[in-house]
Amino acid sequence: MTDTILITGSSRGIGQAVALRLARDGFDIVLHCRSQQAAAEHVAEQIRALGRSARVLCFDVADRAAASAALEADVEAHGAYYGVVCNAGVTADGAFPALSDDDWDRVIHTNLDGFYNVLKPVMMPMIRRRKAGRIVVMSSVSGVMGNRGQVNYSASKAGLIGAVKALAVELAKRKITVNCVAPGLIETEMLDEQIISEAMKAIPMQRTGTVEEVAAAVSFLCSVEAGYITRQVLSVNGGMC
Ligand SMILES: NC(=O)c1ccc[n+]([C@@H]2O[C@H](COP(=O)([O-])OP(=O)(O)OC[C@H]3O[C@@H](n4cnc5c(N)ncnc54)[C@H](O)[C@@H]3O)[C@@H](O)[C@H]2O)c1
Ligand SMILES: CC(C)C1=CC=C(C(=O)O)[C@@H](O)[C@H]1O
Repeated sequence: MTDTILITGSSRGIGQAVALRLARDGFDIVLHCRSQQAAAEHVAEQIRALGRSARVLCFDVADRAAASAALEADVEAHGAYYGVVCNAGVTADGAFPALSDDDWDRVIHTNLDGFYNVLKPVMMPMIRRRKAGRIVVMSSVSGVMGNRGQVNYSASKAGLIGAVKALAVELAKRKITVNCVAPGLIETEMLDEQIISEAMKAIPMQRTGTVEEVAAAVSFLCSVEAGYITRQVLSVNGGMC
């Protein structure tokens, strides 16, 4: 049976590129979206055209009950996952004094609680497979070095790095690796022209990254060859730090 990988937030952007790349690598794919089901189904069709199986789950990663209901039902019906890519995330940028309570809560609940809400229901089934497994979590250069205007986002992405390092230790004996990918400035719908032109000064390679370049890093960490790499943060940032 082909190994299956769940990718959260995979109807567009980095998550979509990761899903297509992992399908090309030979994995069956569980796509996930919050509400963009038509877009996710379109990605699923592209994956099926590659000869791999794909199905779509829809839930808000910040909603613990919805996440566990959807994931437990999927694992019950189709079996435990080989891998999970925790990719869904949001920004709500602003100078710290201008951040609203909602800006703080939404970013932490989505980015950091989302890690717990998604991984908790699927963890024991992954362990019970008694086979190698892979968890890759999308952090950010913002979580590695902190970024002006992103106190909430940097906190969430740095928190993910801590969570990944701790979970990696817990799962090491189970042959389940746990790593972060930390992209720099990647051209997606998250970014606008002003962010790009301001950030360019800090990017030694003087360009934004592509979603395919991030997907290549995830692909490597999900591969059999990466079986001795765990508890790491792999930066894809053009040399920003
Ligand atoms: N684009 C960048 O420059 C960049 C840099 C570093 C890290 N990242 C991270 O990469 C990941 C993907 O970002 P992207 O650039 O593709 O952005 P994007 O906005 O295109 O994609 C984010 C995805 O997450 C989903 N999502 C957001 N909140 C959700 C929720 N509550 N429940 C379910 N799904 C939800 C969205 O629907 C979307 O599919 C994010 O975690 C982001 O923080 C992006
Ligand atoms: C450093 C800055 C250009 C930046 C880093 C990371 C981002 C991300 O989405 O992870 C961007 O929002 C951007 O502000």
